[in-house]
Amino acid sequence: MASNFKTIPIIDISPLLKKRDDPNMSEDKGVLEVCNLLDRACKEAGFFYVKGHGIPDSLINAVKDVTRDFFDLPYEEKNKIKLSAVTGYRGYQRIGENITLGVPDMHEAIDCYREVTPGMYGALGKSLEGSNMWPSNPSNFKLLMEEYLGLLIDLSRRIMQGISIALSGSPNMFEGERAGDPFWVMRIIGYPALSDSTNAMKLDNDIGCGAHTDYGLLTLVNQDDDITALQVRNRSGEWISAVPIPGTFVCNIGDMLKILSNGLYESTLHRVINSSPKYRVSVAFFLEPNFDAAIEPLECCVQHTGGIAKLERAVYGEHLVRKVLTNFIM
Ligand SMILES: N=C(N)NCCCC[C@H](N)C(=O)O
Ligand SMILES: O=C(O)CCC(=O)C(=O)O
Ligand SMILES: [Fe+2]
Repeated sequence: MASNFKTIPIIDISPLLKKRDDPNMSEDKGVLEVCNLLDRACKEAGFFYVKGHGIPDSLINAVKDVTRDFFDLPYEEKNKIKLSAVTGYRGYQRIGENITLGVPDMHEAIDCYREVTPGMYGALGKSLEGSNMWPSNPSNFKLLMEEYLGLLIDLSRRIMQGISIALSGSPNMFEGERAGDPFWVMRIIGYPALSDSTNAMKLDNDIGCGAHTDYGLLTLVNQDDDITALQVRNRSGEWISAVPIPGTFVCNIGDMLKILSNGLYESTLHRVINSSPKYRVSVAFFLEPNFDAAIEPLECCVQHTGGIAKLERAVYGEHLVRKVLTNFIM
């Protein structure tokens, strides 16, 4: 359960990455220090910043630049890759199309998912079958995003190794049938400035993305510098801002890791309000379990939390599909 945190910790994960391929990594002092910090952050806030992650600033910034360039295009151009049930819920959604708690979100986005081929997960994966829709403009968009995706899949799995050591002492808890062949999601998002409501594009409300938890294991958000908009809820209900720190990712725990940890780690509520006069972009990457994984509290976590499994088993793909189908009315 989240505490009354007032700030979100910053964790330098470079000691963890340095020992990435060392079979005895979980005995390394530097690694254990990082795991301790991860453990504390996951218990207290469910949110932390990572630095020392090895992803070049130039790539982090280029990803935001092409995102801004894409959302700057006319609506007709963006809508060439329109999201629908037929595209497996991949592609572009206009402002107000995504819904949180029944209220339209004041953001536009491109949603991407790991490819699901026909029949791959049977009935479970049917609604998400498809491959990603990339815009042809900006011309380097797809290449850049795919390079970025490859690096973030690897990075997020390394952070999960640290979390695995924190929970169980072994780096391999999320290998095999839990998350050895992980699903992933990426949302490329733009939040109009509040002042836009005086222009042609009248905003219905000021909530860029309503309060929600993320669905999977671990989220890594690459957010715009200079605009404070992401807010995280602490136990007493205060909204704590995740102020941008250039060169870092904002990381947070998803629903599946909450279950696996038997509630030791929280999938913390968060929301986005862009009250600045500038358009805000962010790119959120979500590492998820195997699509067909049945997720239940890990034995070691049950032991640490009084010996009783407090959270119910969930099939990850069912959880995701249920969410996606209620995020859009179509
Ligand atoms: N894949 C993830 N985590 N997407 C997060 C989007 C949150 C908003 C969504 N309308 C909702 O209500 O969940
Ligand atoms: O834009 C952000 O900073 C966060 C977005 C988010 O929470 C999400 O897409 O799940
Ligand atoms: Fe989120």
